Amino acid sequence: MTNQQILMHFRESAELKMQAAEQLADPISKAVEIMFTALSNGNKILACGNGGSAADCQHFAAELVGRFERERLPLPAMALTTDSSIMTAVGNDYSFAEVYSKQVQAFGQAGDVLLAISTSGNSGNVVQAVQAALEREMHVVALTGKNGGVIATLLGESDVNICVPHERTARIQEVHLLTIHCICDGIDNALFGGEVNE
Ligand SMILES: O=C(CO)[C@@H](O)[C@H](O)[C@H](O)[C@H](O)COP(=O)(O)O
Ligand SMILES: [Zn+2]
Repeated sequence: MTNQQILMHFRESAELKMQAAEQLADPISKAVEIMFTALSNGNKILACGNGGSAADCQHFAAELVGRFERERLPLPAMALTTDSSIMTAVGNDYSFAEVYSKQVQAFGQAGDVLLAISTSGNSGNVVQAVQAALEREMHVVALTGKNGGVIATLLGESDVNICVPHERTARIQEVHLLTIHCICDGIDNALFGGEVNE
């Protein structure tokens, strides 16, 4: 690989981040508000996604249960991507499309939040998890890309779709991770008495 090609990746990623910032600021603030309200009410956050997005779910849960940048009490967030027995049992006995929705039905309660991550917005198991969450009167914070896919069509007023305006999965994922860090900082600001909409 040439330095030129590497430079192209860095430039495309940096340009997308700058371009997306204005478009995503409002939905990111809304996501912080939804999550902070849920946590303040004693509710929890469940997260699901595939591949790189599964890693993002775990990254997010680690920052809430452990910490982000400031010392604080552990916050209840759980990645639904990590229990290989549940994943293989549900995948084998039912279908891979149900590996997350079954867990949402098992753990989700009204007022909880589902963080649903899919760059296409079309992964069947994430779509079904969103449907299961909405049936349980949970809120959904979706991290998507492209045109938001099926997930974008399912959400209502009390949910939010943070849709990265790009077609390339890797680039969308890079903005998802930045968004996750913004959300963590927003939750910490709200906890430490700052404005949610600063
Ligand atoms: O990380 C990557 C590609 O950058 C892959 O692992 C990617 O996450 C997987 O192909 C996923 O299955 C894509 O699903 P989705 O984002 O469309 O829901
Ligand atoms: Zn990736």
